[in-house]
Amino acid sequence: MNSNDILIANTDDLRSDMDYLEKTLLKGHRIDPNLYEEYDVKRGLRDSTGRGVLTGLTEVSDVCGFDVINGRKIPAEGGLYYQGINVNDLINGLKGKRFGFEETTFLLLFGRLPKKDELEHFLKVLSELEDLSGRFVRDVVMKASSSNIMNALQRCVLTLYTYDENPEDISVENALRQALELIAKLPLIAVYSYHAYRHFRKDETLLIRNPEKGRSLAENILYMLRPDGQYTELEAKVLDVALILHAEHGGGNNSTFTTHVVTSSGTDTYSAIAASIGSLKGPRHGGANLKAQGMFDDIKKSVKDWTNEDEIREYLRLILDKKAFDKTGLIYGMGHAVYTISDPREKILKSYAQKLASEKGFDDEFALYDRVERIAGEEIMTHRKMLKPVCANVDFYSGFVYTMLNIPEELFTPLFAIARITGWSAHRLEELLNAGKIIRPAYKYVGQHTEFHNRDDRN
Ligand SMILES: CC(=O)SCCNC(=O)CCNC(=O)[C@H](O)C(C)(C)COP(=O)(O)OP(=O)(O)OC[C@H]1O[C@@H](n2cnc3c(N)ncnc32)[C@H](O)[C@@H]1OP(=O)(O)O
Ligand SMILES: O=C([O-])CC(=O)C(=O)O
Repeated sequence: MNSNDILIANTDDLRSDMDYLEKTLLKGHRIDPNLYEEYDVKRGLRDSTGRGVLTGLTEVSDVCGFDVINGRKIPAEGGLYYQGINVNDLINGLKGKRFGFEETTFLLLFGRLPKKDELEHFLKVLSELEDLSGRFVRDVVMKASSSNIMNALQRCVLTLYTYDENPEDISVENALRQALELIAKLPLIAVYSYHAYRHFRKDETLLIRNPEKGRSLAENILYMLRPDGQYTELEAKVLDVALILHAEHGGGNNSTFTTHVVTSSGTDTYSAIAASIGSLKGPRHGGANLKAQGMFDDIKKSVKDWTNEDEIREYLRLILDKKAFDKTGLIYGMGHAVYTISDPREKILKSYAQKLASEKGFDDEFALYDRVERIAGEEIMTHRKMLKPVCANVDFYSGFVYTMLNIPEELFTPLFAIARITGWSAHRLEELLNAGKIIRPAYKYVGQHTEFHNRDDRN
């Protein structure tokens, strides 16, 4: 894209008008921080102990980060249950099997694991629904390519509305059909959008390969992405595991809660899913996998001796003091709203990261990640004066794993979306089936009512 393509004109007059508007904006809109306490505002929808305000019920999954003993919250090892099944058992039970993510999708949507013949039929359904018409690829995916593939996903999902003969029908039957279509199509949209970006923005050869029937969703991603279409069994297995681990995380996480909020207004599936993709893109949520990758690139450059724990600690303190990396004060891949001692998904991904690292010659990098994980937890707690433990989350090792699978970083967060759309869909269906009330929390007005002045009388 050259500068002529940018829509906003950049004249001196406009710049000075914009400066004025920015200054005007900055004069208002500051709310006295003490008022939040005075009115007991549940900021971030949390109570005073940091626990999420109870806003719904779900059977889709259970996220456990602490025990409650005599009414007190005690930090505990993390647990995650999909439709009642411990995710560790799910991963172990699917060891050596293909189509783990597809099986998990069935479990999350329909409430139980599929029997053998049910899985076969389900795979056939997904494979039939994954087709994207040539017209859609040409007119939507290839046009106005975006450097941010999450943005491309949102645009494509919204445009699928116009390719749907029945977009507005929110009956459970139609919403299920739309959910399955989106689950099946999203991998193609993500990979093709990435290829469009490489071709139109980086002048590289355009590659569009149809998915192949009989391959799993994880296998097809690698097959469509790589110029030679080749991958090893371990690579496909690791990607399948990563997709399972990212598929669902309760109703309260930011993107799934977005699904609930938007669904509760009675709007269509495409609007709800596009909104959730927008939420997941944020660096404090799913976008953290990309940020963690950038942060590690920075650490690798800035820390001279990767084995020197003091040097690592010093650098992490600079991050927390907003003096290094993106200057937000956040160490990405660390911390969680629910988990305390551990995130069960991180442990699984870490074990695969170690395996891949020793196969692909990344042992030094793995050891660095391991050190940063330990030291960062200690430093965040000290720096933020926190009493509860801070653990690494699912995003800590995922980017590292994807890098070892030769997956480009533009696709890190889209892979999260390809997996989490399953959870969003299960929650949308749950919201529709249980005819939830429109979600509408309160905001207290803390400004002042003032008199209207005629235009000529304003100063
Ligand atoms: C898929 C996912 O969404 S997993 C999360 C991915 N996100 C990240 O990895 C980004 C880094 N982590 C974070 O920003 C946070 O830990 C979150 C957003 C995940 C959770 O935030 P919260 O629920 O507010 O966590 P918690 O209540 O434990 O935080 C307490 C304090 O510690 C700070 N803190 C928590 N994690 C971190 C971190 N990784 N780096 C620096 N400070 C942190 C918080 O900013 C918060 O300070 P505040 O009260 O002044 O806002
Ligand atoms: O639950 C949360 O707050 C964040 C999330 O989606 C996850 O960890 O997968």
